[in-house]
Amino acid sequence: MSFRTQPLPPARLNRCQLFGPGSRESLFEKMAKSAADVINLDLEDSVAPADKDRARANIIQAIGDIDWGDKTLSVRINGLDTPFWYRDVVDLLEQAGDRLDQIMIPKAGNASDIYAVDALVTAVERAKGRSKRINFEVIIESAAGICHVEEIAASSPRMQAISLGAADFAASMGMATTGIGGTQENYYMIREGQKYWPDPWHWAQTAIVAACRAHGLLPVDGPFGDFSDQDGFVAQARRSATLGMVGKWAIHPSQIALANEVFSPSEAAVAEAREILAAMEKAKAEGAGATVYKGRLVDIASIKQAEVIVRQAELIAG
Ligand SMILES: CC(=O)SCCNC(=O)CCNC(=O)[C@H](O)C(C)(C)COP(=O)(O)OP(=O)(O)OC[C@H]1O[C@@H](n2cnc3c(N)ncnc32)[C@H](O)[C@@H]1OP(=O)(O)O
Ligand SMILES: O=CC(=O)O
Ligand SMILES: [Mg+2]
Repeated sequence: MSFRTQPLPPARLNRCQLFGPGSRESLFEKMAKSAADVINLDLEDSVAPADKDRARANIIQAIGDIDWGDKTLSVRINGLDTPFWYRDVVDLLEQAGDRLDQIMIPKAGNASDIYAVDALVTAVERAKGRSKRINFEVIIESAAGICHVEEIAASSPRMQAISLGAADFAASMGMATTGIGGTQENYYMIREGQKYWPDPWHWAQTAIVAACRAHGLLPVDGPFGDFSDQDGFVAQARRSATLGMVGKWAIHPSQIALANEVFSPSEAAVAEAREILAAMEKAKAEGAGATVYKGRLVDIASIKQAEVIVRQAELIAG
């Protein structure tokens, strides 16, 4: 273990991030009333180029007008390879109210991309006297982004979260699929005549989890496009949770409850985690570093594993 202790991520819920196009303002109230922990109002790929100005104005208005409750409120700006992004940042920071919590930066390729947005955000915050610091979340969704994920995670004190964007990631990597997340029909192994479908997103997810954990950020799984496939969504979300991700996007309201369920530890899991902590307290009192719980080894590392689950349960309980 390095002498530097691993930083904890922001202590807030991020089980589900609900997206909605900035050009469909009729969705905003429904988004605010939803059970999602994070709202992502989109200026990027769900908004046609001709609608960018209108979507920006809608979002600025809605940030002030709508009661967003205790949700984390985020706006996805356009990518740095477009002519739109600087206007997104300037108008949002000059005109939107203090309720805005985060800016989501898509298609980040390296730390300099985040530096550029940070410089602009910092200048506008100072010029307008905005006292609440805007945080950043970033989407890794390109070959460059995954190659530089660690430097991106470390790029700014504003950084709070990183998501995997499966659609753009697949395109950038030249993957032979038009599916957004989930099992890919042609990505299979064969053993004794039986097909088995491994997870093509696994390595990118683990790279994001490692970068986030090393720098105290929240790792998040991105979109699952086929919102009619609830079992597929749940399977993808469960794999992500098992790998250490804290939540998943919803691109349709039908996915919100599924994400909340997967990324909330069950009562049984919390009870077991508490029992492990109690067993280790007893072991410690007896001078032991390891003991047996339900026929299996638990030791000092088990305390940290159990604490992950208990911490999440406590966040949910408020
Ligand atoms: C690859 C990426 O970048 S993903 C991120 C960017 N993409 C997005 O933001 C897309 C977000 N999702 C959407 O735009 C829409 O959900 C669509 C286009 C997929 C489907 O829209 P619809 O055809 O209207 O969906 P549908 O008819 O099933 O909607 C059912 C209800 O949910 C509402 N609804 C649909 N989408 C949303 C949403 N994102 N948030 C809140 N409510 C929603 C509808 O208004 C409708 O409400 P009603 O029952 O009161 O009439
Ligand atoms: O922006 C998200 C993606 O999957 O692409
Ligand atoms: Mg994308």
